[in-house]
Amino acid sequence: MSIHPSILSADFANLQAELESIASADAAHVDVMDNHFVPNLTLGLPIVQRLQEVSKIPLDVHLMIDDPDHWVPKYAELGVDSVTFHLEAAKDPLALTRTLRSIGAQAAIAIKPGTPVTDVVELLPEIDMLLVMTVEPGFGGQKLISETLAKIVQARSEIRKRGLTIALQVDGGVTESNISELAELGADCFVAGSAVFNFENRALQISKLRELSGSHSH
Ligand SMILES: O=C(CO)[C@@H](O)[C@H](O)COP(=O)(O)O
Repeated sequence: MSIHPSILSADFANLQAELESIASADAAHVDVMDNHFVPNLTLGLPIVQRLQEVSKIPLDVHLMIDDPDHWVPKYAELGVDSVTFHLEAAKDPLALTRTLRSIGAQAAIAIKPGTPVTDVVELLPEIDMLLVMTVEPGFGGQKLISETLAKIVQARSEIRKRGLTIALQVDGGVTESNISELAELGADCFVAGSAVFNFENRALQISKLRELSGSHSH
């Protein structure tokens, strides 16, 4: 089980200190938004480059952008741990996963709440992580969409059926109240923005979330 705090909920004027406050996490989740694929704008390559230079934990970069075919290699070349692109935005997702792996980054694909798991199953053997979005991407602090829960179960079953060991990440509305259920349904990698950064003691939040997610094995 891994916990990836989303820096979308961090103080953007103090990102280095914010990263240090989550040093006990498994990775920092970095939301790149372009105001085209999603109706919000965050940060891009130069800032991710600096985050990669100063971060003591791996970076998990989630690209919520149009034209990932152009941008994915540039993020991977920064040396980040993993790059997630959206299936809905990619022209050639298979080529992108292979590019990512050839550069040395983990390859991950995200699907929005309205995209069925069946659209991505053929690519499962080509990726290191599947991200099932549990809110519409774009903003932190939203409530998890309960209709996405069935997709977690389905994704876990498709992963298991193929004998794969890829991570199943969930992102959006993850809280202390629902993380145990999400783990039970099959998720094993949890992005949490407000459930970590809205609290003074981030290390405590991370350990609470880890403990609550902890006792399930997939
Ligand atoms: O990608 C996104 C939103 O599009 C997320 O990573 C959010 O940052 C999660 O925030 P919380 O729902 O955990 O507050």
